[in-house]
Amino acid sequence: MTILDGKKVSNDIKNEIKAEVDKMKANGEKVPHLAAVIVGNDGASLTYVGSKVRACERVGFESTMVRLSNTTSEVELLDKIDELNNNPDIDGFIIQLPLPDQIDTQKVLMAVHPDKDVDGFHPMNFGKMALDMSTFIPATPFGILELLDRYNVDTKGKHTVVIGRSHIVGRPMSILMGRKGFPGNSTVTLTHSHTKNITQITSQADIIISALGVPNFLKAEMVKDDAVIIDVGITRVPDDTKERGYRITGDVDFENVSKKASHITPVPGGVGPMTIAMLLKNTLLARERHRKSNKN
Ligand SMILES: Nc1nc(=O)c2c([nH]1)NC[C@@H]1CN(c3ccc(C(=O)N[C@@H](CCC(=O)O)C(=O)O)cc3)C=[N+]21
Repeated sequence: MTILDGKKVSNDIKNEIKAEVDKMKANGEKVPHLAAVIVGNDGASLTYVGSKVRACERVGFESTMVRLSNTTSEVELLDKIDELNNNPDIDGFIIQLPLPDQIDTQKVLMAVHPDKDVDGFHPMNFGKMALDMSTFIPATPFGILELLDRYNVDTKGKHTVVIGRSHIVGRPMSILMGRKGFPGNSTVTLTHSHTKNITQITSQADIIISALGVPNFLKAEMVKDDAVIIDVGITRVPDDTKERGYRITGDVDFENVSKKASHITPVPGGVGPMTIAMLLKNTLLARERHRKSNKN
């Protein structure tokens, strides 16, 4: 059994990115600049955005965190997005999700200029992804592809079962695994809350990608021998033995499923760190594209 070590691979990727940034600096070029907008005080969201800002520092990117109050109106957020779209110093930015109820998420994501949409959430970029055109691939799915690639996991002709159809993980993952090329060329089944007899489906899977957010959902009985297991779940569960009062748990019953799996991602230390590394990769790509188009 092989652990797909997202922590290690994400560090490798960050070192590769840092080497690129060092070259930019040596050439007197502008370094990539990522901005992250966070609306409200959700603890998990603040933690993630904090990790993104730290990751930027680590690779030598500029970063800007924009904090808006929980009562921010949709218009105020759209104004902020307009400002970021028009700021030539910002190469890419993200709007951390989820947003408060008074704000229409889809409308907001459509306001981000596609060239700065390093999350790959704009319909233009999502469409390009589905059509195999060059674009920003959403960071979590991109990270999973990169992990499969770096561990040489064979995906061609395999049956991939994706659990969960969210716009940021399950849906794009189902498209990417079925695309031509590597990692891809899988036969994909996308399962969700209306799927009947899910065990019958997961039991046939060569690769399972679970993005549900239900701790211990995927049990050993649902998995065939030598399956590849990718756990995207990150649920905080209260834990008094931990200094911060909680631990994070994936969708997979790791202890038992790992005994049957050929490859498996841990939580923490699997897909989560990869997400951050690929956001940096997308920001680097955005900078390179802007340099080519603006010559600055
Ligand atoms: N616009 C937007 N883009 C996102 O990419 C986005 C988002 N909104 N909203 C929330 C989800 C979630 N997400 C994670 C990123 C890193 C970890 C991560 O680093 N996890 C660590 C542990 C983190 C901890 O200890 O809490 C790990 O799994 O090892 C997890 C989850 C990005 N998301």
